[in-house]
Amino acid sequence: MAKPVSIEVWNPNGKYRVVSTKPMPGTRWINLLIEQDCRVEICTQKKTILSVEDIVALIGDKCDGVIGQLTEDWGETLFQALSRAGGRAFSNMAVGYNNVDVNAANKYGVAVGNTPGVLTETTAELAASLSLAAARRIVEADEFMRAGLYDGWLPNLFVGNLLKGQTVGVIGAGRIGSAYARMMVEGFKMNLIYYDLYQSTRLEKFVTAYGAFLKANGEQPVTWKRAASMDEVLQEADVISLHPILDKTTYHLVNKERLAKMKKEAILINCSRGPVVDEVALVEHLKQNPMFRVGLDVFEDEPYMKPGLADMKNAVVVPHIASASKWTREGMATLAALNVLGKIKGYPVWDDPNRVEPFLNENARPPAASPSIVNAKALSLPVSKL
Ligand SMILES: NC(=O)C1=CN([C@@H]2O[C@H](COP(=O)(O)OP(=O)(O)OC[C@H]3O[C@@H](n4cnc5c(N)ncnc54)[C@H](O)[C@@H]3O)[C@@H](O)[C@H]2O)C=CC1
Ligand SMILES: O=C(O)C(=O)CO
Repeated sequence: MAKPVSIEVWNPNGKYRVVSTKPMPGTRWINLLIEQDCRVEICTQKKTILSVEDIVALIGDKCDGVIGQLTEDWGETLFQALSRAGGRAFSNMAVGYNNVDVNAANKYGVAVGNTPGVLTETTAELAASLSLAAARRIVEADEFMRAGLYDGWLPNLFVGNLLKGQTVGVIGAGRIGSAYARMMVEGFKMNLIYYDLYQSTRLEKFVTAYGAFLKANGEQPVTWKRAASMDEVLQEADVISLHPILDKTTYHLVNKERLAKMKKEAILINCSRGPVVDEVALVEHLKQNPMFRVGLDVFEDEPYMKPGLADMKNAVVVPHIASASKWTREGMATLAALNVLGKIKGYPVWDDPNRVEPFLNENARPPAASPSIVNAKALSLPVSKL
């Protein structure tokens, strides 16, 4: 028998019961739900990661929709429980949905939402921050200052890498990977090499045009190359940032053999999902190659780090905060709530998940649609032509 969970209730007489497994930033998402006759229940349990059992208890006997988090295991048990409670709507408050078994959701006819776009630039900015922190050894230098070890300028003190003119490698040049590439190319005049299953024509056009602009102004132009293989990126790039989705094809994409292909002084950034990198192999590589650096926002067994990682001076580690700006997190909450609301109200699915701005305008009513439902096709949900 699951333990009772603590909840905060908004609009107790609302017709539709929507549960959020966590308090989320802002109030717009709550207001949008209660304006449409939803009773909103927010789990306030002081426990970071809820178990499946906790969430089954939250769902209870009658539940129309759930907004959940990437830390939760949304599989057969939860979709069955939600379906039994009459619910047909779930949304992750995240763009990544590797924690969700979409086939199980399809089986129970539950729509699965995610939150693309609103976090693209924020996540790319954190990847860029980690790239700089690793290249210029900012965390090591900060610790040195605070320890009272600085006794004067020295020619060899915390010498790092200059980014300008070097090559940035992007693996997974989708929304976030492309935004990161643009930042590094435009901001630091790096050349680009990328690997993706699909061609990123917009990104290529951007680098071509920026290169032409630099040339016209008497500066060294930047260049781009679409690599035929991931290994080509690993061998050629000085800074490599990982931005693919996590699935069977990207699990341990960066392993011992691939780490060995990278330059000895390369920088590896991971703001995608921890299991994209074999973290045990990474710790060993960091030990063997002190000039190799990493910037990690995500870890294989979150919230834990593999043994030895925390001791590595050539690693910058932050706790999965890449999308953590106020505007973005409030926007993610809004998109997640609107995904669930749209399904409850029988609205169609928005036709372009790469263009969700109309849902984020606080001064206007959002479109009557679910912004992003990943299994819309499998469930034959109508698509909006608004
Ligand atoms: N650290 C954090 O807080 C955040 C992490 N993320 C992660 O970033 C991921 C990417 O997000 P978006 O850019 O919005 O998604 P997206 O779908 O626009 O981009 C993913 C790209 O990866 C490519 N890809 C898929 N399999 C690949 C493979 N085997 N090799 C190379 N490329 C491959 C796809 O073709 C696509 O272009 C999310 O799925 C999520 O896991 C997203 C937001 C915040
Ligand atoms: O959105 C995601 O996928 C995250 O990891 C958190 O923003």
